[in-house]
Amino acid sequence: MRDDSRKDSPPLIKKIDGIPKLSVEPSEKKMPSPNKRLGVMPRLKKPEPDSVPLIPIDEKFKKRWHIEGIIGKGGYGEIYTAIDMKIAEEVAIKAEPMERKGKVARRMILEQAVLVKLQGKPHSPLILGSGHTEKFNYIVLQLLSINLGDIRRMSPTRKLSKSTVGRITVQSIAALRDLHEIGYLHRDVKPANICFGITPTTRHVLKLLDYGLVRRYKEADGEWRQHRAKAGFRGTQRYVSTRVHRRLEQTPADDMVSLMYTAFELLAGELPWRNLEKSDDIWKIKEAVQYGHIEYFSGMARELFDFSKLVSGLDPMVDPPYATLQTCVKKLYSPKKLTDLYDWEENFKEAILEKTLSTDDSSQ
Ligand SMILES: Nc1ncnc2c1ncn2[C@@H]1O[C@H](COP(=O)(O)OP(=O)(O)OP(=O)(O)O)[C@@H](O)[C@H]1O
Repeated sequence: MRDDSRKDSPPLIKKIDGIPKLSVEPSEKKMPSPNKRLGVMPRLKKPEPDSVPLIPIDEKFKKRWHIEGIIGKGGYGEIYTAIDMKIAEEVAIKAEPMERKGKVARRMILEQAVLVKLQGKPHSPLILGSGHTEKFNYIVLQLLSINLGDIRRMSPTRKLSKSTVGRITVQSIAALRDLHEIGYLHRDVKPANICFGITPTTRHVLKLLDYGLVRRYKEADGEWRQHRAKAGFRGTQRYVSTRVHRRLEQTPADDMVSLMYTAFELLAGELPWRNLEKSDDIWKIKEAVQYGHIEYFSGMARELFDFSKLVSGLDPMVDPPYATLQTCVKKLYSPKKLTDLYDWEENFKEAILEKTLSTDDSSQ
C-alpha cells in the first residue's frame, strides 16, 4: 500500500502550472569525474507493450538530453537515462505527469524544492535541471547505481553482509540527519530509495532518493509544527513504524524505524512480516520486534538487536541522537572503513561466508 493524496503538506511553491525551470550549467555544477563508471550500473528496461513513455525514447528532449531508455518506474513517474549533450555525460531524468486523478500532482514540485535545499549535502543526488512540459514535470539528476533492493536480490544469498549493512546504515543516518536539519521528514525510507554513486569519487557514497513524500515538521526557527490529531497514511506499509499504523503524526523517529527495518531486510534477507498483507497483522509483529522479542532476531538479524532497541526507545517528540545511533551501528563494520569495498564489488563473498557460518551455528 502506498497512499499519496498529499493533502497534508503545505505548498512550498505557489505557482502550480509546473515545476520551476532550473538549468545548472556545467561550470556551476561540479560533476563527478566522468572517466570511469564503477558500481552497479542501472540497466535499461524493456518497453512495456501498449505503454507510451512520457518522454519519447531515442530522441532529443528539450534540445539538450538524448533519451536512451527507461531504468525505473515508480508508482508515479518514470526514470530515464539520457546523455546530456552539453556536458557529454550520462544523467537520470525523472518525469511525472502533472495531473493525477484530475488534480495537480504536487509531489515533484515538493521533491524539486527539497532537492534544491539539499544541494551540497553528500547524501543527496545532484540536481542538474528541472522544468515542465504541458503534460509532465521533470527533474534531471546525477545518474546513480541500481537501488539497494535490487542489489540485495543480486546477492546469491539474497542478503548483504554485516559490514556492508553497517556502512549503509551509518550513511543513511547521516542522510536523514541532513534532511531533518532542514526541517523535513522523508516518510518513505526503504531499500528501493537508496542508491550509491557510480564514479571513482562517489562509488562509496550513499544517496537517499525520492523526496516525493516529504513533510515539513519544523519551521525555519527550529520550532516543531503542531501535530494533527490524526494523520493520513504516508509511506510503504512494509517499512512504516507502528506509529504510522496508528495514524499518528510522523516525526524523525519514524524515519529511523523505517531505516532499521531497511537494515533488517538487507541483513536477514527478509522482514518477519514479509508474507503478511493485513495492516493489523503486520503491526502486531512490528510491535513484538519493538518490544525486543528475541525470536525475531535469529541468524544475522541478531546483529541488529542493539540498534533495534535503541531505535524503539527513541522519544518521538525530539530529534534523534544521530551520533549515538551511528556509534551503535559502527560495530557492525569496524575495523572496516566507509571507503573499503562493499559486497557488490567483491561478488558478495562476505555475505556468502556469513550464511555458511550462521548455518553451521544453527546445526550445532
Ligand atoms: N538518479 C538516479 N539514478 C539511477 N537510478 C535512479 C535515479 N533516481 C531513481 N532511480 C531508480 O528509479 C527508481 C524509482 O525512483 P523514485 O523512487 O525516485 O521514483 P518514484 O516514482 O517516486 O517511486 P515510488 O513509487 O517509490 O514513489 C529507484 O528505485 C531507482 O532504482
